[in-house]
Amino acid sequence: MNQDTLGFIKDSIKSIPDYPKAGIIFRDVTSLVENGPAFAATIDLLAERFKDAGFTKIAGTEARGFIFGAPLAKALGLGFILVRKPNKLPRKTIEQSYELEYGTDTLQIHVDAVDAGDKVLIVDDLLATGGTVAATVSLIRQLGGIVENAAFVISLPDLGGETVLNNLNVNITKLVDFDGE
Ligand SMILES: O=P(O)(O)OC[C@H]1O[C@H](OP(=O)(O)OP(=O)(O)O)[C@H](O)[C@@H]1O
Ligand SMILES: Nc1ncnc2[nH]cnc12
Repeated sequence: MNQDTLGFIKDSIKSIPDYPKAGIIFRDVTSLVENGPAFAATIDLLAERFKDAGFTKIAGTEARGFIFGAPLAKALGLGFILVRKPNKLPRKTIEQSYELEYGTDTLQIHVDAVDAGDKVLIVDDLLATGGTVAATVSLIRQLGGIVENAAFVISLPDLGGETVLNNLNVNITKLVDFDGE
């Protein structure tokens, strides 16, 4: 990937110390999305990376995964699966609870959103501990989907999520790293 473009994307992400709790540096993707050229470059890079990869669906996790997953699905001509926080999806769901950097939460998916054998790419804004994406992998696999890849705009490698995904046999695509900066 083009290093100038990746640097431009990284520079558009603001870092907020002690949010939402003391000791957390919040990597704020809203400043990237508010920057039109940076947002477009992000989606274009992901679309170029995955255009011939043979996925049948994209899945994104509420809320920030929707921001990147839905336009990527549109760019690739694929359907988009919404993995949501509890009590937001109207049809029959399954759910999975998980821990993240600053709390615990639960995710749900419609049981009919995945067809057996679907090759699903998971998209989220950021990989930290990996709890969110591990729950999403579990939900899709429980429904018979094949998950071998996940894509993130940001990774925080110090928090261990990359190891979690390696242990689940999921390949990682990431645009920007923040290592203890
Ligand atoms: O790798 P993890 O430790 O699981 O952390 C990463 C997740 O945390 C953030 O979502 P958050 O749960 O804050 O929800 P939001 O997207 O609704 O803001 C982020 O958008 C990822 O989904
Ligand atoms: N440090 C962080 N910045 C932004 N989003 C996050 N989600 C989990 N950890 C985060």
